[in-house]
Formats: sequence, structure tokens, C-alpha cells
Amino acid sequence: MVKKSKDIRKLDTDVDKMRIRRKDSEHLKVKENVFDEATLKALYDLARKGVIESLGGSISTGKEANVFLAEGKDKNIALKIYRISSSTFNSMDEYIRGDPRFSNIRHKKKDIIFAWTKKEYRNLMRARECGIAAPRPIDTHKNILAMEFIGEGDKPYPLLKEVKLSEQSAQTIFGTIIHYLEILYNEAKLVHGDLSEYNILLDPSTLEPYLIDMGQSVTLEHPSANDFLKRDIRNLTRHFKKYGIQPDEEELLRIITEKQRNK
Ligand SMILES: Nc1ncnc2c1ncn2[C@@H]1O[C@H](COP(=O)(O)OP(=O)(O)OP(=O)(O)O)[C@@H](O)[C@H]1O
Ligand SMILES: [Mg+2]
Repeated sequence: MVKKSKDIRKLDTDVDKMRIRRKDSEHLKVKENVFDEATLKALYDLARKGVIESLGGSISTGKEANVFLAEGKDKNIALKIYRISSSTFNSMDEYIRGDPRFSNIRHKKKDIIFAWTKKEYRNLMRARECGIAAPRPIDTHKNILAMEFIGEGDKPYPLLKEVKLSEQSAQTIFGTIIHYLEILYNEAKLVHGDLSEYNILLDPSTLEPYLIDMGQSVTLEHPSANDFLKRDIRNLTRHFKKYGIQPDEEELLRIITEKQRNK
């Protein structure tokens, strides 16, 4: 039998704590369908590499992925684990097909999910490199993305959706987000593609908005990039309307895309 390192044994205990029952040495029955055998193996790999020291609690259970708090090298990290049995993977396929960076992947379900996870890693990296506030990606392996934890202590920052703002703060935050969209478009050459009050975390003390959930973000060559951008703008203006912010969506689109059009 392969000897397990201390860290991995610790991970084992943590996984047990999360009510994963060991059926036999080969099969592990999982809570909420998160840790199938391949995912567990991927978690072990990341533990062996020193990326994960222990697993914390669940932060979120989404349509395609679960997010967990984890302990990384002397700091908290967020682990986004895409479900291999995701039912919405057909829509992932659609986003990846139009993206030239992924033209050579075999279109097998698992490969698509792994490519999607890598895509989120790269998108976050590109956004960060251009100065956008977004979680710093730490590592990606199979269906797991390890990234900087955006929060205070063990508590993630609230979603923009959950925060009640003064009109003045709302105006500032809206301005920052539009500025980020412009940088994302012109420098990172990306469109977020699922931007809304659900995919922005807000630092309550500095009011810095962090863009998250960039798996579906596409490069400008994607045939639907401009439609996605229009939708992102529409979602944002819809949310900010309650603070009396009512910009012309066409005008925002023009501002964000201006530099590219003049090239
Ligand atoms: N880096 C992070 N730090 C802290 N909390 C995070 C981080 N990333 C995600 N979260 C939390 O987890 C939630 C879900 O994350 P995210 O939006 O990326 O996935 P999702 O919406 O479940 O994705 P999908 O809809 O594609 O399944 C977020 O709303 C946020 O509360
Ligand atoms: Mg989300």
C-alpha cells in the first residue's frame, strides 16, 4: 500500500468530516455529489503538492461548481470544484467551441470540464495582470481551481447583491465596475459573460468590487462576445437602477468598446 503523507492523511480526515463514507478502498460515496473518485484524487494531488493543507467548509453550491474554503500555504484559499456530473455542461461546450484557445480539445465531457476549469484560471490571471480586482488564481488541476480567498477571516465578502449602498457609494462602485469592463475588453481582451450582482464580491470597508466566476468569459473573437457584453451591461444597469443610476446602455457599450473599434 502506498504510504500517505501527513498532509494527505489530514485531508482524508477532513474529507471524512464532510461525511464522505468509505465504502471500500476503491469507492468513496460522496456528499452532495462533489467528491467523486476523480475529484478526490485531484484533491490528493493538490495536497501532495502543498497547495491544500486542509479543507474547510462549503462556501457555495452552484449550478456547475461548489466552492470550499481551504487552508493553503499559511493562508485561506478558495477551491472551486466543478462537478464532473454537471448537467449544464452542454452550455460549456458552446462557450469553448468559439474560443480559438481551446480549438484542439477533444470534446469529451470530462475534458470539457477540465478545459473549462483551466479557462477560468487563465481568465482570472489575464484579468489580474491587467489590474482588475479578481481572485488571484493559485493553481488548477483537473476540475479544481485554487484561488485567493476574497474575504475576511473565514468569511467571504458579501455579494454585491447582498449589500445596501448609499447612492454615492453605488455611483463609485458602478464607475469602478465599468472601468474594469473597459480594461477587461481592451487590455485583457475578454468579456466576462456572466456579470451581475451575483458575481461581484464587495469589500465592505474599501468598497472595492471583485469580479469573480470567470469560467465563461470569452475572448473578443468569440462570435457572441458583443452580445455577452451587452448582456453584462444590461445586468449591471438593472441592478444599479435602484440607486438612481440610469446610464444609456448603448453609450456604455460605445465607451467600453471604443478603443478596439478605433484600432
Ligand atoms: N475566491 C473566492 N473567495 C471567496 N468566496 C468566493 C470566491 N470564489 C467564489 N466565492 C463564493 O462562492 C460563490 C460561487 O462562486 P462562483 O460564482 O464562482 O461559482 P458559481 O456561481 O457557483 O458558478 P456556476 O454558476 O458556474 O456554477 C460566490 O458567490 C462567492 O460567494
Ligand atoms: Mg456565480
